[in-house]
Amino acid sequence: MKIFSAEQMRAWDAYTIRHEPVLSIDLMERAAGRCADWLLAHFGQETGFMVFCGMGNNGGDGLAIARMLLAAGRRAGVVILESRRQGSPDFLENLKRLQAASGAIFLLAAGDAIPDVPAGAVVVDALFGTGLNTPLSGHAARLVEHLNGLPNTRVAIDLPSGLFADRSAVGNPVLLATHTLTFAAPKLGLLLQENAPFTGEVHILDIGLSPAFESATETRFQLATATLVKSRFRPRNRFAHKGNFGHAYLAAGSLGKMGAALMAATACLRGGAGLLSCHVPRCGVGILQTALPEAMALPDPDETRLTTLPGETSRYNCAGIGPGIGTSTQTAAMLRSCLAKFQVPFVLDADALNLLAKDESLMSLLPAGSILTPHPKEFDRLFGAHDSDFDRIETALAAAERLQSVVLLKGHHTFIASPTGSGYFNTTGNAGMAKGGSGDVLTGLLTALLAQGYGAEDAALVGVWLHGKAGDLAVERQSYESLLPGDLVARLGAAFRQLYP
Ligand SMILES: NC(=O)C1=CN([C@@H]2O[C@H](COP(=O)(O)OP(=O)(O)OC[C@H]3O[C@@H](n4cnc5c(N)ncnc54)[C@H](OP(=O)(O)O)[C@@H]3O)[C@@H](O)[C@H]2O)[C@@H](O)CC1
Ligand SMILES: [K+]
Repeated sequence: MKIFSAEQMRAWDAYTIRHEPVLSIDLMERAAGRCADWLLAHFGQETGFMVFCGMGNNGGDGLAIARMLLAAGRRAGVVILESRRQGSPDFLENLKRLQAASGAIFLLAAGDAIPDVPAGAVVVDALFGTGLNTPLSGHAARLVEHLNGLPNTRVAIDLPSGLFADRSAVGNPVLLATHTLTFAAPKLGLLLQENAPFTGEVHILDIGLSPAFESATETRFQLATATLVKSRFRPRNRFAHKGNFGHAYLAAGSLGKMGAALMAATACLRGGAGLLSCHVPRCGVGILQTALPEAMALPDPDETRLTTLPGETSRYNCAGIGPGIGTSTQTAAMLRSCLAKFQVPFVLDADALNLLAKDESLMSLLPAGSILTPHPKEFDRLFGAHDSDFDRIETALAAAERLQSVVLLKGHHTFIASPTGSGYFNTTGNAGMAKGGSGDVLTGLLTALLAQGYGAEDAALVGVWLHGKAGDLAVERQSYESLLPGDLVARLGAAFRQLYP
């Protein structure tokens, strides 16, 4: 699913009006109708609503929604935040229609006291949408901050007011929505980690905008939906043998961190690698061979950490390095010889990324077609400090192109920067997965997909989706609190099945 900018949304809106054809006011009626239906379906008969409207088209939506809620027999009050200018034409038309339907309207000018919101009423935020051009200030900012302080549920129309579709709003006043009902397509601002506190649950409402425009319009960013991921998934040939699924090399673990190695190794085998050789320090050999007899062990000469590359490197067709390896100088040297000797795609995670951050010259050794999987802190260590996630995704795309590799920025919606210049946001996963070990499982899974011959972009899309889906399936039997990375591995099979044709 494509992610549209505010400008593309305006063009899509205008194209639909011209070509359907439909009057702009009727398109607004359709959009408001979808929101009203959603609100009526989600909140019981006893729930009242307070709709806060600006004077642009977002406010026009709000007025139409209020009229529809009243027509459905619900209690709905309307507060209009006065602006310097006259309202937009569709706002003014909806104002007339609401007045004709005897809706109660309160005009809020600068300096006025904000009307009380009844306990239990749902706040509908139709103040500003994609037309916001500067950070909120003055009485608009005060209103948003006041609404944020109330215990009421808040539903934002199109965007939480104060949020920009395409640039950062860090530090600005923004409405904290419980739900966001956004029109037709996701907006970039709704997907970035920094905005997760503001968007609440995001729901994309189909308002019947032109499908022709949608398919003809190029976008830089896409959502990695199940449909997209299925198109990249490669079902197995029934007559295949283990040699068809690659031989993965996994360097993981150190004294006290053998759990990370085990989680990655198990995920690698559950992810479908034909063979797995796991390079571990001596102290980890017994642990690995006992807990995961399916994996072969490559014991390092050192007891507690990885120091020396195994002699034979030609038998592996991909390498995963990082989980639990630490950042000692011996391990850094081992990583350097790995990068220099293995001519295969790599998955680098955790301490391997920290080692890369400490020594920039390692980055130039990275073979094309590899995958880096930093979380935001590791990302900033690698690529420098960033003020916002909008900046991070630009850096990720530039780095992906420079390295001809995938840069995967972990987060609420993990971002996959492809060397082709495309950016994808993952759609699976949940807060229960925020636990040590989750990343090790992803490393193992991505390594498995590279072993099976997936290119880096497809491996990242399929791997990140499966990882999140396994988490979503696991949480049905657990809770967000109790979920363990091992539960993700246990549900990987069920997640794979969802991709079967
Ligand atoms: N796309 C679609 O298909 C459809 C889109 N629809 C809806 O249209 C919405 C976009 O509407 P929009 O373009 O009228 O902009 P909107 O968000 O209402 O804001 C503009 C108003 O805010 C004001 N304003 C701006 N910044 C400000 C600030 N910092 N502080 C204070 N004021 C500020 C600005 O004033 P001005 O800058 O002109 O003085 C103007 O009055 C979109 O989000 C969706 O809800 C649906 O109806 C149908 C289908
Ligand atoms: K809004």
